[in-house]
Amino acid sequence: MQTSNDPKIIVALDFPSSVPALNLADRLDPAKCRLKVGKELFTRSGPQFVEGLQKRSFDVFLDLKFHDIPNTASSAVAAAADLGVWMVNVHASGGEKMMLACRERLDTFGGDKPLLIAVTVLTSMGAEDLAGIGITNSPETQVSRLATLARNCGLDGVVCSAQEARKLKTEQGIDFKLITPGIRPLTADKGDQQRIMTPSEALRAGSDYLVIGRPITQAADPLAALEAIHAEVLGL
Ligand SMILES: O=c1ccn([C@@H]2O[C@H](COP(=O)(O)O)[C@@H](O)[C@H]2O)c(=O)[nH]1
Repeated sequence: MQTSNDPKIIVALDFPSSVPALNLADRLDPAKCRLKVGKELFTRSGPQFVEGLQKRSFDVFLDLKFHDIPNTASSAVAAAADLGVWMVNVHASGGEKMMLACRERLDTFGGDKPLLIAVTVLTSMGAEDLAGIGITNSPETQVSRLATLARNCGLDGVVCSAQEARKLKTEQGIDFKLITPGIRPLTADKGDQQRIMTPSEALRAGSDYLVIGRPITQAADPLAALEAIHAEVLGL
């Protein structure tokens, strides 16, 4: 399930249908990047689309952010494991029982199972957004709290912003994986993201994998945009 050279960039295939998504995938090299399938594309194109990417030798991060009662969430991650994806995620705010159930269910798959990752605080959210849903912690504090809960439940890592990466590597240890969206090269639009960092800053801070969507997919030349990011991070 995991390629040996461990590409750090995960391209978010946020497209309205499989046609433009495959057009881009067919120009990408699975030795240089992984691919993320999220809610829009999965809802439109489903498991067959994921299988098509895997047949092209891509590792797939199935970013469906399951958040449900333990029985439902754990059955959903089992379905993701059956599909053969490289990584799957749940919301840490689904709580301890939900994450433990997901861990337990995935462990029945033995060695070749997806990485199980918990979403902490969405990178589009800042302190005011958290206050709006009744959370008075800063994003940084809330991310640490949910990351600790996820690690205690045996999860493999978290989705967080790169702004929290340095602190989390100290708190949770080097092996706890940090998957960071909200990556913006200096010239890229921030869009709806709030907690952002450049690719090189993110890797320096301790991100294990950079999730990058629009700065690549909406670029006039997506391949050139990806190459520029590779060049930036290779210069580290
Ligand atoms: O906290 C989160 C969790 C997931 N995402 C997803 O990552 C990509 C980011 O895309 P950009 O176009 O680079 O902003 C997108 O698919 C989100 O659903 C996130 O941004 N933040």
